[in-house]
Amino acid sequence: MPYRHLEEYNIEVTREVTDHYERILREIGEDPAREGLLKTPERAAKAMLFLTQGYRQDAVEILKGAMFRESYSEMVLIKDIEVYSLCEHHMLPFYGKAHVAYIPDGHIVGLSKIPRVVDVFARRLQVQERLTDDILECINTTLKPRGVAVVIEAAHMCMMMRGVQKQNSVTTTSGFRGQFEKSETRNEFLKLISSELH
Ligand SMILES: Nc1nc2c(ncn2[C@@H]2O[C@H](COP(=O)(O)OP(=O)(O)OP(=O)(O)O)[C@@H](O)[C@H]2O)c(=O)[nH]1
Repeated sequence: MPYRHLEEYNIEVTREVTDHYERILREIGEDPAREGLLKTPERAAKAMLFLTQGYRQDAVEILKGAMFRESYSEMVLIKDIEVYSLCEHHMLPFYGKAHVAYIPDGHIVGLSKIPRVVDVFARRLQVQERLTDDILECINTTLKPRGVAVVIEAAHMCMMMRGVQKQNSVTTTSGFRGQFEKSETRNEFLKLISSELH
């Protein structure tokens, strides 16, 4: 399926997903025929298909469509990219920020494409570690930069509203390739993402 921008994505709500949500409502003790719930199975199906639309999008295609030959060879950093994903264990949200940097090697990429790549992988059932790696590997193998770095900081609703019920813990994951494996470059990146400079 060709890539479409998130806001243009036309979600086809399948009867099957809607019927499953209707059964869940019944199983939890609700009455799906109650006025306030009449449209809920369809809304829930639509929301779930929106939140998992990444399965039907191609991050490599997004990057390839906007790569430009350019001699700039310093770090390019896009920081504070909002991330909303669903943990694959409980299908509850985890959310936070991604910071992505790369050092070009002959090609740069359209800036907006980096957050779009983050969204393609975030809009799936994920663990934070794999989300970090998916973004890292996609940029590394498609753009073939001199280096790429990804840091994600996120709070997990499955640890907040249920289970261990910890409200203030933030999980940080990171991945580094190429020049970012050298401590000098990595430290410059870490300093930039922790600075208040915008
Ligand atoms: N590593 C990792 N773990 C996650 C992520 N999202 C959720 N989890 C964890 O997945 C684990 C699933 O563990 P289980 O013991 O099978 O599930 P559970 O009984 O619901 O666990 P509790 O949440 O401790 O009640 C939990 O420890 C969650 O905190 C993630 O992105 N990365």
